[in-house]
Amino acid sequence: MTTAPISIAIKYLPHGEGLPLPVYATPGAAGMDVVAAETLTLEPGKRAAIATGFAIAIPPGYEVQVRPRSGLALKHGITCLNTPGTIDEDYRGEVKVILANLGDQPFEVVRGERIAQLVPAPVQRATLARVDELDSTERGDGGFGSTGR
Ligand SMILES: O=c1ccn([C@H]2C[C@H](O)[C@@H](COP(=O)(O)OP(=O)(O)OP(=O)(O)O)O2)c(=O)[nH]1
Ligand SMILES: [Mg+2]
Repeated sequence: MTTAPISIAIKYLPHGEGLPLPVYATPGAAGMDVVAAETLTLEPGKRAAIATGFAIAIPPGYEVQVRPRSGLALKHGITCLNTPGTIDEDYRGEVKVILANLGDQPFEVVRGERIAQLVPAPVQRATLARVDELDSTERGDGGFGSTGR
């Protein structure tokens, strides 16, 4: 069961004209697939900020996460380097997808092909309360595998 969708304004930039809107591939998809607005070759070990051709205005209290597509990751070693990418609600620039090629073959990014997915999410902000001592817990300062492999 999903909650009611929020409305995100989307504006296409001149180089994005003609591209399809990000779309949910199936009725139950969590992410809207977003396509590249440019064509380029990503060599192994390289990264690039790929144009999407649009900018968005997210309603207050939300962000949009930019996540990789598992098929590109598994078949080609292509991921979003900063996953999940964060689009702030006050950002009005072009949305870009920072792709990295962790595979061993050059990967051609093709205009119009799906490269990532967008997932809107509510933002929980916090205030920080500075203290001299934290409460004690069973875990304490154990981490990074302290409970076993
Ligand atoms: O995958 C991404 C990540 C970020 N952005 C844009 C929207 C976001 O609101 C802005 C800043 O992102 P972030 O806060 O992650 O980067 P930063 O390095 O902290 O930059 P800034 O100093 O501009 O906040 O860059 C994208 O287009 N794609
Ligand atoms: Mg930032």
